[in-house]
Amino acid sequence: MYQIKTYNAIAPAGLNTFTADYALNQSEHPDAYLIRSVNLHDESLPTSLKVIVRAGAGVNNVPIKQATANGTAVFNTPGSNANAVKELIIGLLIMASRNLLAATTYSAQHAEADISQRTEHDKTQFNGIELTGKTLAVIGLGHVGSLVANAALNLGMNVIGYDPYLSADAAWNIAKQVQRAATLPDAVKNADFVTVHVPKNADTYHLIDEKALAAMPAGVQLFNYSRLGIVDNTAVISALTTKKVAHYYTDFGETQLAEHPAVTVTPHIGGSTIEAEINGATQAARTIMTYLETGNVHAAINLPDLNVPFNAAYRFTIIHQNVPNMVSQITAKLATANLNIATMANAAKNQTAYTIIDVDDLQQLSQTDLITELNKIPAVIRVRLLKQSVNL
Ligand SMILES: NC(=O)C1=CN([C@@H]2O[C@H](COP(=O)(O)OP(=O)(O)OC[C@H]3O[C@@H](n4cnc5c(N)ncnc54)[C@H](O)[C@@H]3O)[C@@H](O)[C@H]2O)C=CC1
Ligand SMILES: O=C(O)C(=O)COP(=O)(O)O
Repeated sequence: MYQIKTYNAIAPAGLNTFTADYALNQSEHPDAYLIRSVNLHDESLPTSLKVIVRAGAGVNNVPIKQATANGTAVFNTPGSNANAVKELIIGLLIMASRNLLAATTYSAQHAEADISQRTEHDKTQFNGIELTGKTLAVIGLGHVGSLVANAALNLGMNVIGYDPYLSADAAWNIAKQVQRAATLPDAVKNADFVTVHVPKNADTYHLIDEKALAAMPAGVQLFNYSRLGIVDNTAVISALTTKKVAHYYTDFGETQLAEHPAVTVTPHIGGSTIEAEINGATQAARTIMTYLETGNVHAAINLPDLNVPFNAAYRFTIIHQNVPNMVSQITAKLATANLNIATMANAAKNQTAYTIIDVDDLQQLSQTDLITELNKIPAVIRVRLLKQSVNL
């Protein structure tokens, strides 16, 4: 029985994806964590933990280095909540352009019976603009940014995208009418609206800082539905004071933003739709089952892709440091145990490498002894021995 520990609200429909071989929240020694936004940075990861899957996009809440050192694979569920964020951004753009917040607040404050008289007089103060023909800068054109860019085009907006690390796959999803800027200042210089959809990491900390704000036209409206820290909130408050920025919308509140009249804070609801939560949880459960049962890896954060059909009786999966001479040391151990290798694959990502070796017969050797032997190789981080579940 595989043991799963869940954190946060995980959609039951996703949890139901687990087969009868999986138990939820029943063990102190989990094989897998299925999480959303819980901050794992202050926790130590148990040695039993083979995989963490973040149902959603951002993995800044996961201690990736610590997980890798523990031999724990880390995945997210790319794109599972991108449509939810896109729809929210489009909603906010409409809210921003039509003064909806001020207009509905007015109506709530003037609920008296003869309001119809005043309405026709007062409504002029809520005159809006139309999105058609306005310019939107989209910073980060991944799963969320590409959907936002395409939807904004469909509303008749001019869309300028900026993403120096755009993957070839992501590029396929972006309509050709989205103009590509070579630099951040170029992207934002004519923008009526700027929306940021990048991961939080050392490079994106304060990506939108005083300098980036200075490059925007006066009166720009800014959206941060990525993470706290990607926008320098102190710089934004100053820019709001000088009216350089007309309004700031964000999913990530903090004290200095509270009650500022030109700031609208939503409580981290970008991915909070029934559909996105089901998508993320289902994708996460599948990722956990694939990794635990086959060791195959697709799009992990800290391991290379390695996908080998599991047709043999047994499989060794070995996470190790990306240093010379590892494969020969591993195969030497198997040769000493008189094991014949059916299939072998190896790949590396940054400092970490991953080897899969399939064998048809363990020669009645003790599984624990085999794992112990492989673990003796310096630079080996984690060894697993998987058994084919289907009778061959
Ligand atoms: N508010 C919410 O509830 C949600 C927030 N998010 C946040 O949005 C982020 C983006 O989500 P996805 O689009 O799904 O991720 P993604 O990984 O598909 O796309 C991120 C894009 O940002 C680009 N990028 C990275 N560094 C950049 C830089 N310095 N300048 C410009 N572009 C850069 C990457 O090349 C990539 O194309 C997540 O990492 C997460 O922090 C995502 C989903 C929900
Ligand atoms: O997917 C993301 O990066 C999000 O920010 C969504 O977070 P959540 O799963 O709603 O806590």
